[in-house]
Amino acid sequence: MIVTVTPNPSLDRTLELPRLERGEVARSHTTHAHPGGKGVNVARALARHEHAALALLPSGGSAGSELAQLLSACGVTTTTVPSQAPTRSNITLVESDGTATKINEPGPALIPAESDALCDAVDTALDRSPQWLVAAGSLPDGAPEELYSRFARIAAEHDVPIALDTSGETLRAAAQRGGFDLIKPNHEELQELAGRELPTVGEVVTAARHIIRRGNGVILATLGSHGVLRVTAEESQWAGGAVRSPRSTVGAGDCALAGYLAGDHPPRERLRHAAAWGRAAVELPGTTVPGPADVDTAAVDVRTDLPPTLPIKEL
Ligand SMILES: O=P(O)(O)OC[C@@]1(O)O[C@H](CO)[C@@H](O)[C@@H]1O
Repeated sequence: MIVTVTPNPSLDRTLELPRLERGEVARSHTTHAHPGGKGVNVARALARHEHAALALLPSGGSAGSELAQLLSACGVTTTTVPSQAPTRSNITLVESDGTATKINEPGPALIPAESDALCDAVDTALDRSPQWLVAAGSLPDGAPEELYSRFARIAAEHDVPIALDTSGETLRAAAQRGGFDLIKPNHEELQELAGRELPTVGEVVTAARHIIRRGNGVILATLGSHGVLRVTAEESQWAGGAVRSPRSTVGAGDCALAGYLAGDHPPRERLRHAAAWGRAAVELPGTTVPGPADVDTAAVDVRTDLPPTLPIKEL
């Protein structure tokens, strides 16, 4: 089993429309509602592959109830921590050429008692000795800045490895404190952390090793349409494959992380699964997560011999 914790979940609403004109009325022809938030998506992708997943999240108001119902319909076991304020809804507008505009609400503030209840829920869930704890997404207002490091300490006490996927200052602070067995930044997040552009493979690897030296394990850098790079202190490997018809990139990184963590494969095969699950997610609408029939591991190339000077955009 894999446990995920998402302090700022969302009800993800996707509206498909022909074209978006700023300042004009746009009419959507298709809409989707999915349970969202990065850890929630990891749990959904695992459940679609019949991998046991337990999702921990705060939930408030009617959006929170709808989110919990949708999650249980996906086969995800859920533990919710009641929150006073209603769960957020995040909107994605997808134009017919595939351009997606995403609008994320900040999310309801977590009061200290709710953050503590989430930590207690993590502690209880880890008594079940899962294979991983995945801590993912932004932190809502009011959540302590070091919440992810608290989760890392609880995971260490239970001897459960922890994977982190977050962004901005939350990522910087957590990465600097160390204690994460895996961190999954995307290219932009890694550049923001490094404080400069990282246009080549060598520069991405160097930035990833900088994070590792702070006391973290593997860096799984998702590079959008340019594949996934796995970096440890000693080695780096890349996997990727062309996407036939992109529909929505929302949640593709979460699916890549789920693909990496699922199953009991050697690192090279984990990486292949990460790239295959991420690529499959991009070919599905909204935050739909791929199932086994969508994932084509044979279409993914894995390489260990990438020249450091190779530009990421050529991958
Ligand atoms: O605002 P955050 O927490 O950074 O990201 C939330 C979110 O954009 O991430 C998922 C895709 O990765 C979506 O399901 C969700 O709406």
